[in-house]
Amino acid sequence: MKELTDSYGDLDDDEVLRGRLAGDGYLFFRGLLPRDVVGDVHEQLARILYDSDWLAPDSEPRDLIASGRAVEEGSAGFFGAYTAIQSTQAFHELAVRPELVSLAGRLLGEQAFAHPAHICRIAPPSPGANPTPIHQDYRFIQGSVDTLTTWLPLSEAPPEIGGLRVFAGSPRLGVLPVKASDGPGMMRAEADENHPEWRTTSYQPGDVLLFGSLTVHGAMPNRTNRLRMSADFRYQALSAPMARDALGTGKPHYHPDVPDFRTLTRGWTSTESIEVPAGVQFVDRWDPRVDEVPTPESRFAYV
Ligand SMILES: O=C(O)CCC(=O)C(=O)O
Ligand SMILES: [Fe+2]
Repeated sequence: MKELTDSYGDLDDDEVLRGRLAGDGYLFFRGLLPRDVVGDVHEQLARILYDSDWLAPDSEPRDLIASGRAVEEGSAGFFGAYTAIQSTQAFHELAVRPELVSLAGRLLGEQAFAHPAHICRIAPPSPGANPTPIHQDYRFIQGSVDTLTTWLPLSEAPPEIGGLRVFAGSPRLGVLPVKASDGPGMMRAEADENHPEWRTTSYQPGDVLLFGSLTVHGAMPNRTNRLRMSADFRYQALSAPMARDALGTGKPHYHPDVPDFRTLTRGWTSTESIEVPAGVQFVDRWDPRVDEVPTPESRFAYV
């Protein structure tokens, strides 16, 4: 598979970054976040996984060696450990790091904020667990088509551990039809899995992959004995609409199987990282599986 283009050297050039995002549908920044900040989150989450028996007994937690109890997200046995992860202040604070929020704001051309549904992925070895099928985030996140996703490895992620791959140029395909699928999200976009424009890299903690909501992406199978741990966050312009959840807006990922932030944030020193700014306009959610979804106009001329 082709290598991701590293945009770290162009970090200060909004014009170059916007042009590349419009053309390729993604931007990759090697080492954008301080390694020790990501390392601290890694350590806290590895401890939770160890205490939840998701890691091999007597193994070093930071190695993330999977036990038989590590399960695919959403299945039985998942929510205990995931609730503890979602209660971790440092994990949520990663999402609102200035490197990420200001980058999103510069790309969007106005003030941006992070959706509070900060996602942590703990992908067990395959087979046993299914990798995230290829998809576009727009059907899941809805609201504004220009909502941006960042995907961050929380530990080293060489291709064999099943990190993310993106289909460069795929926003031009518009909103694609979907089929039911196994794996997180349970929908697969109808796109060419073997297209020559699929890209990935050997990810390191501190790296950031950013992409638009029409960019086709998915995970690769985890062929190691370790858990693949990563985070994914969403950013949108303050003036853009945000999709309302069935149970209220600004809820944690996997709520109500995961308790509300009121419970998750007990004992935190600040809840700023999970707040939606005042004045955001909310719109209703539509059925993510409907066949024909018109492609909304984007501020990133995907041409
Ligand atoms: O990490 C994964 O398996 C999926 C991540 C993803 O789909 C995303 O970041 O939007
Ligand atoms: Fe996604």
